Amino acid sequence: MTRPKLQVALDILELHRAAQIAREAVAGGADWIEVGTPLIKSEGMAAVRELREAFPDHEIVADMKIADTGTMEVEMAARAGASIVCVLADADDTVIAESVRAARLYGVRIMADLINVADPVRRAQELEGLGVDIVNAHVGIDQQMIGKSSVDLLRSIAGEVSIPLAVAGGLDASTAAQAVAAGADIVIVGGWIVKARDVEGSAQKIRAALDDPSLVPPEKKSLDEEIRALLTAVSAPNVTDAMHRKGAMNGLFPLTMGVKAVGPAVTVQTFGGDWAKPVEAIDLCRPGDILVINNDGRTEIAPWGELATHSAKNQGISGVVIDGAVRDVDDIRAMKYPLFARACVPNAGEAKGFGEINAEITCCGQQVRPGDWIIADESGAVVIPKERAYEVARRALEVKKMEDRVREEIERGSTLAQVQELYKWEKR
Ligand SMILES: O=C(CO)[C@H](O)[C@H](O)COP(=O)(O)O
Repeated sequence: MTRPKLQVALDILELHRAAQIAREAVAGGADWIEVGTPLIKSEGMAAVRELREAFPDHEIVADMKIADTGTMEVEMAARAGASIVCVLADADDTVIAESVRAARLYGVRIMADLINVADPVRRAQELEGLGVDIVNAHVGIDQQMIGKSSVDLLRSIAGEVSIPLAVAGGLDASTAAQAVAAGADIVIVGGWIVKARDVEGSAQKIRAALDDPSLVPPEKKSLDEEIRALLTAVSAPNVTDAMHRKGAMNGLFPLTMGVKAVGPAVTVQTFGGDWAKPVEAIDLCRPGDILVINNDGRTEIAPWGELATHSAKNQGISGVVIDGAVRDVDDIRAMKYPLFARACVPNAGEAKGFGEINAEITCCGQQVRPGDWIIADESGAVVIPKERAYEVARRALEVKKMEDRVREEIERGSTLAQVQELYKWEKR
């Protein structure tokens, strides 16, 4: 078997960052350099030209995602220096045939991207018949966020065509290894390399996984475990960024610094500091849950204190969020327990038992249903609707990775405005 190629996808907007990121990826073992669709949309063929100049001996892949005017677009990319040009597999056969003809004339290859194709096996075989050189089992970035797997797509077409197979879509070292085991000849990695703080190191990890897939054990986690692992790796600000700035609870402060809570919500509505329902709810929580309490918006009477915190901690509850007041602050701080509230007062209410457990509540301006995911850290708490928890957690990780790389570039001497080309991208 020939050594699988590693194609790094430069899915960024700023051309001034592209060559440096590519250099680091190549130093880490990337063979092919993809001028990603966002970069092409942002900078056009100038991006292809610049990368060809910087890398005269590498395959330069122009991810044009051609849907029409095959000849014109293939010519444009080939003249700019691309050696492989990407078309959408879903494009009409006339577009594919024209792209292939133009590619032959310019001595470049055509890679067809199976994104969104209804019958990938049949289409891959048709593409091979039309003269396409490589088919790419690609699950798009937005589709990845809802859990679609490019490796599953690859498995479905492996052995069905005899042209080389590429795979793309959210791959990391573990899934890249699975892709090689499933028959990938070209493994395309974008975010996991180009958004990494250490681009070279990340590329090296992928390269090692491609060279010996057996070294990387496949990860087996339940959906909830995956959501928890993803949210544990990111911050509350990353999550609200991933939700288009939505989901943040207003007015909370963390009782203890340096702690963080992640978990599905158990909700409690109580009234006037009545602490019976909040305390009873502790017994219903599973380890890892977060108790979210609405004290009817009242901050002059506390439904929660130190003994309840002890009980919650023993139960393995990840944290407590209170739209209202808390007391025994010194003791809770000494426990280093993740508790978030709107006020501290010394007085509790009575345990009369008014209220409800696991009803939909409002907490600090946000609707919270039982099972919605909460992430709370020193910046505050964010609620994530349960149906979107995996997607939002995945998107939050993308936000974090992007920030990690931007931080690295700032540390190397750039400014935030420069890295992100803020003046250029101001809204007109
Ligand atoms: O073509 C693409 C998006 O349309 C990407 O280049 C491809 O999905 C690889 O990037 P990532 O590893 O971040 O998914």
